[in-house]
Amino acid sequence: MTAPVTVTGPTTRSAVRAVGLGKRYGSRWALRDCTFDLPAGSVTALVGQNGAGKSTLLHLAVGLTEPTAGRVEILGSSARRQPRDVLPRLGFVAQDHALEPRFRVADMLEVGRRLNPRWDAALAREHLARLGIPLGQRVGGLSGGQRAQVALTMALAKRPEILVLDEPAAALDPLARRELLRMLMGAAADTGLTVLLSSHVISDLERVCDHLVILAAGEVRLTGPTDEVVAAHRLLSGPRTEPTAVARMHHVVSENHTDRQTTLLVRSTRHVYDSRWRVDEIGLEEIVLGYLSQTAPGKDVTE
Ligand SMILES: Nc1ncnc2c1ncn2[C@@H]1O[C@H](COP(=O)(O)OP(=O)(O)OP(=O)(O)O)[C@@H](O)[C@H]1O
Repeated sequence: MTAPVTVTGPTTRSAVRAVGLGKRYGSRWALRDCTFDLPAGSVTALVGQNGAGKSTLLHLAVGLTEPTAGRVEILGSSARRQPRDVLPRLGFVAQDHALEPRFRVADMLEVGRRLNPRWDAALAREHLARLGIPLGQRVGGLSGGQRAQVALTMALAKRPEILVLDEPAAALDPLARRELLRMLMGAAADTGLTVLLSSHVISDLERVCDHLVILAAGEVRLTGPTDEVVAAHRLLSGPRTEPTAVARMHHVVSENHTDRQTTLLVRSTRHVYDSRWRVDEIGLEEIVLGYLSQTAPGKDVTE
C-alpha cells in the first residue's frame, strides 16, 4: 500500500483525528488505512469520486458504523464508544437527510428541541423564514433542496461544536449553495465551529474550505491546509515527452499528453532547469482533479 501525502502536520487542537482507519464490507475495503488530523475551527472539504469512501468515512466519524481497523475521534472522543461526550456537541446531516416525511416542519423543530438541551429555536425559525419554508408544510411535500435546508437548519440549531455534512450542497440551487457555504464560513469564523463536508462541487470549495482531504479508491491521497496544498504544486508544460527526466527532480502527480505537448501536475516548487518547460502556479480545483485522475497514487510523504 502507498502512503498518503500530508502537506503539513497539525498545529492546533484536533477536532477530527483518524488513525489507520478502515472499513471492510465482506472482502472489499470501502476505506483503508486512513490517517489525518483536522484542527478545531477548520472548514474541511472531503472530496473524491463516486464510491471513493466519503460517506463511509463520515459515518465512521459520527459513530454510525464500527471501524474494521484503526480509530477515529471527534473532539478527542469516539462517537461510538463515548456517545455522551460527542453526540451533544456534534451536528450531522446525512446524504438522505433522514427526515420523517409525515411530520410538519414545525414538528421536526419540536423533536429537535426535545432532544437537544442547547437547541436554538429562534435560529431555526429565522433560518427557515429567510428561506421561505413554511413551518406548517409536511416534510414529504417539500422539494429535495428544501428538505436539505430543513435538515441543515436542525443540525445548526443544535449549536454544535462540529458539523459533519454529507453532500450538503447536492440538492441546492446555485444561490442556495452559495448562501449555505457563506453561512458555514461565517459560523466557523464567528463561533469557531468546525465543519467537515463532502462535496463534488470543487469550484465552490476553494472559496470556503481551509483544509482538504482527497479520497480515491478508499485511500487518502492528499490532506492538508488548502493554501499549503496550492503553494506546494505547480503545472509544467513542455514538448511532448515521457516525463522521466522531470520525474527524477519533481514528484509527478498526474500527466496529460497531446500530440505536441505534455502537461504535468507536480508536487514540487523546485526550479526547472530545462528551459523548454514552462512553470505555472495552479488552482485548487485543478490540483484536486489531478489527484482524482491519478492511475497510481503518489509515493512520497511530504511533512
Ligand atoms: N453497507 C454497505 N455494504 C456494502 N458495501 C458498501 C456499503 N456502504 C458502502 N459500500 C461500498 O463502499 C464503497 C464506498 O462507498 P461510499 O458510499 O462511502 O462512497 P462515496 O464516496 O460516499 O460515494 P458517492 O459520492 O457516490 O456518495 C463503495 O464501493 C460502496 O459500494
